[in-house]
Amino acid sequence: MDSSTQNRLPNSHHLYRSNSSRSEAQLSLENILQGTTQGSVPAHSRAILEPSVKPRDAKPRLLLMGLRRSGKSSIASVVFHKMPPNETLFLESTTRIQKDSIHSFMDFQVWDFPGQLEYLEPSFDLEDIFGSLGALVWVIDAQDDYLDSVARLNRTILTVQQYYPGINIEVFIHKVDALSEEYRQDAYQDIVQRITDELNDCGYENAPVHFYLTSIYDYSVFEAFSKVIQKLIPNLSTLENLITTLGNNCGFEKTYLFDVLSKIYIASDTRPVDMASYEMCSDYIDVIVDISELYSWDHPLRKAKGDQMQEAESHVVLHDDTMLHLMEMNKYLCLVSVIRNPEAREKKGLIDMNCRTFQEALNDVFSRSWERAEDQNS
Ligand SMILES: Nc1nc2c(ncn2[C@@H]2O[C@H](COP(=O)(O)OP(=O)(O)OP(=O)(O)O)[C@@H](O)[C@H]2O)c(=O)[nH]1
Repeated sequence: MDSSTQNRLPNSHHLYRSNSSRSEAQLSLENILQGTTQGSVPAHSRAILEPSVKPRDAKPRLLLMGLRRSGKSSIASVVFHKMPPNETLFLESTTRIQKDSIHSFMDFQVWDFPGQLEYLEPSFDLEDIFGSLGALVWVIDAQDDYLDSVARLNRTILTVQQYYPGINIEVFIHKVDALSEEYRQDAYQDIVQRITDELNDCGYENAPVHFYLTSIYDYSVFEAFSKVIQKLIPNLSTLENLITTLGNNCGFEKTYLFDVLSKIYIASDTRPVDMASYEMCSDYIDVIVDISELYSWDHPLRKAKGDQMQEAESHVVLHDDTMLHLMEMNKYLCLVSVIRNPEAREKKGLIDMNCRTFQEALNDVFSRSWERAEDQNS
């Protein structure tokens, strides 16, 4: 494997931090344990809930729900806390709603619900739970008997959509690592069928429900979370168009814009995503993070938006002549591209120049949305 890392790499130190320094890291996670929210709105008044008036600083919220031991805390820990999958074996059952504030390229919250919580009981305030909802992620343990979970999900959707129509429901058919390919597909078809049939029967057609096969033991859960988060990004189509234009001009086969610490990709070009290229790019970030931590220096000028300091950049050519190219975009994001076209590989100057132009456009897009958010909050 021929590898070269350009001399600007040391600047990347801040971008690629270790878990141990994550307390002050870009993707700092405030792990706040809070009690369950109890009845500030009486049950009878729920029927006349005004359209959700969100507090100005409300951040989009991802709710992780499902039956006990379905794998909710494991997903949150692996994706947002870098916990090795094997260590989730020792996670204790969640007893109270666990709220994480994620500060990254955009701020959002992840709420991990205890499986046994009866949130549809009248004593719970639906507005408190579903009010500033970005997405409801429902986790089904595919290794277990899933009928109860499917029934409860249907009940939840039918209740919630009356007050919050159009809510995104993301169903993770989880723990599929131990299932044969055939069983996986059967379980998938069966679950999709049961949910859509039930919702259709109740008159809720074309419900915004999406299904993913996931496991914490491979990249599928990151891929699924990428899709979930992407729906919360207001400028997604602009980003996708910019990445597609960049890819066309540079001859990239596939390009991902990654959140460095979670390794969720927040946007990609419009060509189909293939897991192999996603895994390769994700692994390459790990390599650069490790090298940066070992040899780089603390750069005081790093920032989240606006004009950036000189970016970290690196490329590597693999045994099959595939080139991976990585460039730091800002404090939180980096762009990783797969290049297979031999002519495109030779044009490093063009790649650098176009990536830098993309970086400016990207930071412009993000600065504007941040400024808009700040204006709204002031
Ligand atoms: N094989 C496999 N096991 C998993 C996967 N995800 C989670 N688990 C295991 O499932 C068990 C339960 O996981 P938790 O994350 O604690 O489940 P939970 O839904 O948060 O449970 P409660 O807090 O009780 O609601 C743990 O032993 C995990 O290691 C997966 O993708 N594959």
